[in-house]
Amino acid sequence: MVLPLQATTSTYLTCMKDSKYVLSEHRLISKIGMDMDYLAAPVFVTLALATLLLRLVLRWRVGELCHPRLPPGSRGLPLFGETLEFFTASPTLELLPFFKRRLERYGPIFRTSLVGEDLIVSLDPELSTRVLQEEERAFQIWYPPSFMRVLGADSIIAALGPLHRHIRALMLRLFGPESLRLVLLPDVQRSARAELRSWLRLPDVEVRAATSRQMIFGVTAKKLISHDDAASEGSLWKCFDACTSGLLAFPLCVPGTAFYRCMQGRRRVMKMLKEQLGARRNEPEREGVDFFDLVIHELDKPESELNENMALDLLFLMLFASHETTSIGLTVILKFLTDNPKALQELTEEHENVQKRAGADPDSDEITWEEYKSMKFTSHVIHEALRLANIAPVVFRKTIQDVQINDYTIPQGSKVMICSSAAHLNPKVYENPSVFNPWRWKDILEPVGGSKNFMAFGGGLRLCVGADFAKLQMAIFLHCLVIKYRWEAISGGTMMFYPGLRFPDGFHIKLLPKD
Ligand code: HEM
Repeated sequence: MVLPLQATTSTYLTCMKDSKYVLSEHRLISKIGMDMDYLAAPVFVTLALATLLLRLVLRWRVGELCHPRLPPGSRGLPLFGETLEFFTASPTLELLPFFKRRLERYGPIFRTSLVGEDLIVSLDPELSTRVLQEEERAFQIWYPPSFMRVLGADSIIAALGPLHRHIRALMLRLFGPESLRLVLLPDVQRSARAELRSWLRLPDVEVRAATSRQMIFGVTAKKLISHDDAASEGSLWKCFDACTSGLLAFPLCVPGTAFYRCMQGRRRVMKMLKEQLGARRNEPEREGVDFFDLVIHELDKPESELNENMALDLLFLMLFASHETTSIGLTVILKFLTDNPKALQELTEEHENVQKRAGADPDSDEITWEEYKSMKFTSHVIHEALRLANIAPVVFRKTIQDVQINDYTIPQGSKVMICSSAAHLNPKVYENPSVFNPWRWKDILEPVGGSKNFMAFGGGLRLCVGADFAKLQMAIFLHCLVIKYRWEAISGGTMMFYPGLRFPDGFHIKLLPKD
């Protein structure tokens, strides 16, 4: 930067000596000094600006150059990052093209920028497992601000340490093994039978909406807040339907967008829950009948760590989680079974055997816990469908210390996105990974919690609280379905990943009694 300035000065001096307007040496030097200042300022400013701009562009495109051991990657376009490509729909069961392209270019750990967040992405089963297992040691829960707006700032997602464990323990009073066996198993059977009976009258059943509305959401809403959504024409369900469509949409909150509808849905639900909480707390004497009463009892304890906002966000999340996850799982299973008669036949035989052993009346007799636990092939079908459907396609955390993985350093404070489909579609573990093959689970140990190769329900301290409930609902529904009915696919059934799984045209069937 100094050299051009020196050259300019000597040229200037030569010119000035030849000039007829020769100035005294002193005046000449001060004049040169003045003119040099005059020239140097813009040159310096231009160069400084150019350098700054170059640094900004380089930083944006390739990240901190001075940190050579960061994973490779790109931040894409200013402001947008690589968001548009991430949200591009994909119609195949294979790894999303967004991930596939980067896996080929950078390997399984890379950097990106999505919706204004710089992220380290893990498609690496080792790192993904570490992230889940080292919760609250090297990693800590973090979700993007748009998620937190939908799920609530006081949700369990934001809770840490003893408070998190306390809220989980509270939820497990409803979704733990004891309650599943004694309370939920009979409830789930009753609602599955009633739901299927009601389908017989309909010319066309859209599986996702139909299973979600009454059979799944209806049961949870009753257990949680004694809400009869059928009586209110599914108004609560509709609010959550809007929330679900907006959670993984681009978080632009202006009228007409999915995210805006999602936030409107949340506002309506929270208003309703708040009113109900106020009314219940004002009742002088109330016998505990649902989970809300349990939460209020907890709030009223003098040493309670819960406050009203946490309680409301907790109820919101549980209703939200039960609204779509299990019904999408069931829709995927029915679609796979429709396309795989051999799998349907083996599943049907398993349930007929359960029925024969019990010598029971399919219309009324209850399936016992032991019978439920004996449904091995059903469990394989469920695991295989969850592996391919990737209902929770990504999970987020942040590092709370520098983390060393392979040759990279992930600095403290980095946000990490785990993509479970990379583990679920790993050809080294699952042969022909994008093919529905429930028999493969005969040779693979089904994980009790999460595992390196199966993380549909997450893992570690944050393993899905509703996992066993969701699996129970799916198995019991399948039992009630294949014992008494058959079905014909009418239309739809195309799966799209956005990156969350959707059926854009639904999956429509006609339910028929078995011959
Ligand atoms: C097929 C159905 C379901 C799938 C695939 C699923 C998936 C997941 C996943 C991957 C996580 C971990 C998130 C993370 O680590 O950040 C999670 C957490 C959670 N799930 Fe589920 N879920 C399902 C059903 C349910 C149901 C029915 C409920 C409750 C009604 C539920 C309640 C929760 C809660 C409360 C958490 C947070 C746990 C915590 O932070 O400790 N889920 N779920």
